[in-house]
Amino acid sequence: MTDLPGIVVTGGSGRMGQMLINAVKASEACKLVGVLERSGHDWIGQDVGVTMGGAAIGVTVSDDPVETFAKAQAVIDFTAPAATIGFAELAAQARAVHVIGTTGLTEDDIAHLDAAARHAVIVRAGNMSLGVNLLAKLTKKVAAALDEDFDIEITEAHHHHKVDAPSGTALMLGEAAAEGRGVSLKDVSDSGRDGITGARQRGDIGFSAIRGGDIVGEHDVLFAAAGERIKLTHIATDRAIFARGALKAALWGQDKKPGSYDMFDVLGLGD
Ligand SMILES: NC(=O)c1ccc[n+]([C@@H]2O[C@H](COP(=O)([O-])OP(=O)(O)OC[C@H]3O[C@@H](n4cnc5c(N)ncnc54)[C@H](O)[C@@H]3O)[C@@H](O)[C@H]2O)c1
Ligand SMILES: O=C(O)C1=N[C@H](C(=O)O)CCC1
Repeated sequence: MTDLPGIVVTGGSGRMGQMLINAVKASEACKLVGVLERSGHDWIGQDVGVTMGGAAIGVTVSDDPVETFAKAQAVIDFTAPAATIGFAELAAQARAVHVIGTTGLTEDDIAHLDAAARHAVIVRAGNMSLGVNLLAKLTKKVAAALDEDFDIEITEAHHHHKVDAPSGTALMLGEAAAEGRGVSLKDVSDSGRDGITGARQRGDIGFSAIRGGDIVGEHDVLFAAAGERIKLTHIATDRAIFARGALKAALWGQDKKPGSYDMFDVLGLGD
């Protein structure tokens, strides 16, 4: 029992943090050894079982990543970009696998993560669910089969608390479509249309975002041509799908060499 991999969950009070804590507690393959929250949060210093409305479980919520990561074989991190960048260096120092679900990362942020991955295993994906990772592979295949007569438009919908757009998932799907077409997403991405935008450029990959209510996450990839349309869709109805994927990644990463990995690696979804 005691030699099961120890997992630390960052952002423990968050929507995903609570999902992850429950997933780790329910797993027979690992144990919860720490929970982190930001300094000043009212959960700090309390037993996480109690803050989540149940009995004490002997894990105190901390705001000290150095001390908390020292106990971990893996850190599962669904927080915010600035927090994730700091955690990457500290998780590498602690030799812990860093599973990153945080979205809204800039190119510069990703360069920092790549630097940390020279010394540590980092698994990062804008969406950790099996369904979306499979959808990304399908998107790549369909995009490769069709030419630019088919306009590609990606639509995403999320709850009203979400702070970043396009979603990490939409960007993953955009990357997959661009890869299928043999182009760089940077060169063809068209997001945030508003006003007199001019006509759509042939070959562009468009993004639109909806924010409302408690939508967990919905993504469509539309291939629209004259006379016909194809739509690939994923609908998430339960955040447990993301937590399940993240936990799988944390365990998968235990015997891997330092490097940057994604959920295609974890799930064995090659080309
Ligand atoms: N990759 C995926 O599969 C996936 C799935 C769902 C959500 N997400 C992403 O995960 C992130 C979190 O989403 P959420 O809905 O849980 O958000 P949330 O706002 O409910 O939770 C974020 C938590 O992180 C905490 N936090 C922020 N800075 C911190 C710090 N420095 N130290 C410790 N804790 C800190 C906050 O206090 C909060 O509790 C977002 O970027 C979201 O897009 C990814
Ligand atoms: O709730 C969120 O925030 C989600 N974020 C990820 C994204 O940006 O794609 C995954 C879906 C839920």
